[in-house]
Amino acid sequence: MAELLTEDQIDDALSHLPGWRRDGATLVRSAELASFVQAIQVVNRVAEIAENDDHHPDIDIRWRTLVFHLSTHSAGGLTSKDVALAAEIDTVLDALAG
Ligand SMILES: C[C@H](O)[C@H](O)[C@H]1CNC2=NC(N)=NC(=O)C2=N1
Repeated sequence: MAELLTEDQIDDALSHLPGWRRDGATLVRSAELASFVQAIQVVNRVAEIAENDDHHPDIDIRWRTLVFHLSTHSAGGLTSKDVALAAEIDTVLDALAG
């Protein structure tokens, strides 16, 4: 099972993840896409990644704005899995923004 990150490790990870903030035991990022359809495309891509990694985000969908909350429920907080998933979500969002 993934180990909980220390406060220093969380701060270091956030310094490499602009766009993400910490809310207690979760990493949070919101993103506004060009349309609702594009937002759902992002959700579908992230769903594939989550299934591959067996690590799943909470996703709030409001028209074309998505809010992702990442936490490792089994560990009760933030682990390297959340940091890795945050970076993968960034890659999906960057691909659509380009
Ligand atoms: C059995 C399986 O590995 C677990 O249920 C996984 C699935 N996806 C998960 N996702 C998240 N975010 N936290 C978990 O603890 C978790 N556990």
